[in-house]
Amino acid sequence: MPIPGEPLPGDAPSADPLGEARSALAELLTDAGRRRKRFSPMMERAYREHMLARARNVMRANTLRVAVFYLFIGILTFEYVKMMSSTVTGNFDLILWTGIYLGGALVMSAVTLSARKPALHRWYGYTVGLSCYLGLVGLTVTGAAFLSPYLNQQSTYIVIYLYMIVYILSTLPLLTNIAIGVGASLTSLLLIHFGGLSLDIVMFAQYAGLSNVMGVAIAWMLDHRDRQAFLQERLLDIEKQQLNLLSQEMARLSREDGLTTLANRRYFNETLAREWAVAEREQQPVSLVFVDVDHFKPYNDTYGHLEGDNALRAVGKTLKSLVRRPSDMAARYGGEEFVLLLPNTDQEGAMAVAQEVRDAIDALQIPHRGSKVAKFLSVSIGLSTLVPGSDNSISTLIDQADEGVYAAKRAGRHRIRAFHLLKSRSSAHPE
Ligand SMILES: Nc1nc2c(ncn2[C@@H]2O[C@H](COP(=O)(O)OP(=O)(O)OP(=O)(O)O)[C@@H](O)[C@H]2O)c(=O)[nH]1
Repeated sequence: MPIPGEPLPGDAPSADPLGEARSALAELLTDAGRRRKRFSPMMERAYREHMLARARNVMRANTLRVAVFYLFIGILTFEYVKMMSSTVTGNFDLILWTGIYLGGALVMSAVTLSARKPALHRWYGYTVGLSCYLGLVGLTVTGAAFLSPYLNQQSTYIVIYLYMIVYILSTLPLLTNIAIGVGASLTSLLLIHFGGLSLDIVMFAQYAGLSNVMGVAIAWMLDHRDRQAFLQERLLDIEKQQLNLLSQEMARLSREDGLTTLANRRYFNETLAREWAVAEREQQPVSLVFVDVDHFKPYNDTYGHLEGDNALRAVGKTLKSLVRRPSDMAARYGGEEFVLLLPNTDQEGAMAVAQEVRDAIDALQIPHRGSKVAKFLSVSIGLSTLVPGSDNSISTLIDQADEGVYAAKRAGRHRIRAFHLLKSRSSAHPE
């Protein structure tokens, strides 16, 4: 089964990678029993990094609380050890306690430091692992070294807590936790044995063995829950990405003409209004070039509607290739009518573009048997240019360009008419 983000070698790129990733995650989520085995190596790494980052954040956010708690425990146990050890064991137990306490402080400082310093983040897992191991061995061995039998017993309880902390809070992989827990138990046993310390082996087997068993069981359940939460988070991320893509796609579709992929009329109107406002502020000309395909009804009748669609696509593609300035726009205005919006362009500039359009459409040489003006598909073009002012508006500009198209049609089609030249009846393109 494909795992998100991990294509197999030689795989063709997927048409919908997000959809596939989503299905794969959903499948993992419902496949609770075998989930652990089915995390891919890449996903396993992501999960581990996620867990370590979470642990570092928790540690960073709680540094002060942990320090205060440790200080409080220190004062409390100091008094306790002093009370228990004074009569029988003199200063030895107190010195031992101080060693354990300072050792613990050192270990916790190392963990805190690696959580807080970004440069040390990648060492966080190792620091925690080593701290857990040293903490367990150190506390077990020094616990056995207390002369006072009370302290001996009390330290056993603390070791049990420490086992739980290792298994529950370390956020290390389950197998690493087992290695630390069992390894620390065996190391402690060897050190106690060869160090000549006294140890009730049955009691040790009970508390160390049971702590490991309990720890593994709890850690396994927590790991199971964390993996589920991790998958759900990733699923949400993917759904968010899908929604973003969908809304981008919707926005694109709402601006685009489906047949030619040019801007549609609505988007053209919006853009024209924006450019008109800019031109009004800057007192710059705005030009429109209306392009209407000649005798298109006969074209459809002769070649069929599908061929008609292809011809419109070809015209659209040509127009798109002719608008080169970033602020220029080619749009489909209606059926076989197109428009070019040319901000900051005067009459001469618009006329040059219109001539390019006419020539480019002629160069397509799309056969048109039904046309009465040419052997190939041709266009009639009307253009107008205005500097926005109090005596004109956007609709004046559109009407004038439209009038240019009608004039071109009336004059025999396959030609250009500029509105400002209409009164003198002269054509910018003498045909
Ligand atoms: N294939 C196709 N035809 C379309 C589309 N939109 C509009 N038309 C056709 O374009 C034709 C336009 O016809 P008319 O408005 O009479 O214009 P004309 O035949 O080009 O005549 P003149 O513009 O006067 O040269 C109609 O037959 C419409 O059905 C389209 O998306 N695809």
